[in-house]
Amino acid sequence: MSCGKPDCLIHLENVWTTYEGAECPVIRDISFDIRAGEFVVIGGPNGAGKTTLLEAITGLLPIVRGSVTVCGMGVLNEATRARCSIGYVIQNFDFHPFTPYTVEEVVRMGRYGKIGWFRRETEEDVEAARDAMRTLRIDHLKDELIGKLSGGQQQKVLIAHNLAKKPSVLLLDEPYSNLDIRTRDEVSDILCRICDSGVPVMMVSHAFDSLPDRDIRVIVMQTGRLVLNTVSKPDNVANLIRSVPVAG
Ligand SMILES: Nc1ncnc2c1ncn2[C@@H]1O[C@H](COP(=O)(O)OP(=O)(O)OP(=O)(O)O)[C@@H](O)[C@H]1O
Repeated sequence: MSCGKPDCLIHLENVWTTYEGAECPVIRDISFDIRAGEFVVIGGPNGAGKTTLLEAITGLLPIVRGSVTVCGMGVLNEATRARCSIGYVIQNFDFHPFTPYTVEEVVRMGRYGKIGWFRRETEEDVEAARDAMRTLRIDHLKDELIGKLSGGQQQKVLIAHNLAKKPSVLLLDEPYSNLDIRTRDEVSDILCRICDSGVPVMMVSHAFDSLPDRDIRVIVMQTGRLVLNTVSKPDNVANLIRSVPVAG
């Protein structure tokens, strides 16, 4: 069910999710709305269910109870259309050193969901990919093989791949994990600009030193439940997350 407000782009209503073979639900009874242009940090201890929450929003996991809608589309019953509007930068990617694709090819693959099976790439697709590479300042790497790049450079390529898609919402799982401090600041500026364009950015993170200078929605997960959902200034996010008592 959609939340009905025009600027509500992500809507979770009493969501319970599990993994195939898991004995009990991994996240339980989660509800929240994310509006256009919000910057959201999802925090909480290891194993709390943060990645699982992102995967539920992308429609990668079964929803045992409740509903998830993105841009008004149910992520399970309108999966193909909903996924076209979601950018998802995964955690712990690992490219084999001999992966036979260049940076430009990987970024252009971000357009495939929009191109579909029966249409050729157009100039617009190529330009969207180039624009994403320029935004991430990786255009000078376009002919390099992806597997030969550093972890931080690969991270930027994956973000560019998702930007090329021109998503309506952008989810990122620990996007700063491979980045040096200056690159974190650069990526933070880029994410801020994406938010300014109206696209909500939701990221799981354990690093709070490079958050953009804007209001941040802070969602804290603990043992599969949402225990805090509030708005904070960036310099108070770490304190807020730390202040949540650990479940006993
Ligand atoms: N593929 C899977 N199959 C079964 N259980 C899983 C699977 N992936 C994760 N889990 C379990 O789901 C729970 C939540 O995991 P999740 O990866 O969402 O935590 P997280 O908060 O993102 O942790 P971290 O901060 O360490 O990345 C954990 O108990 C984990 O063991």
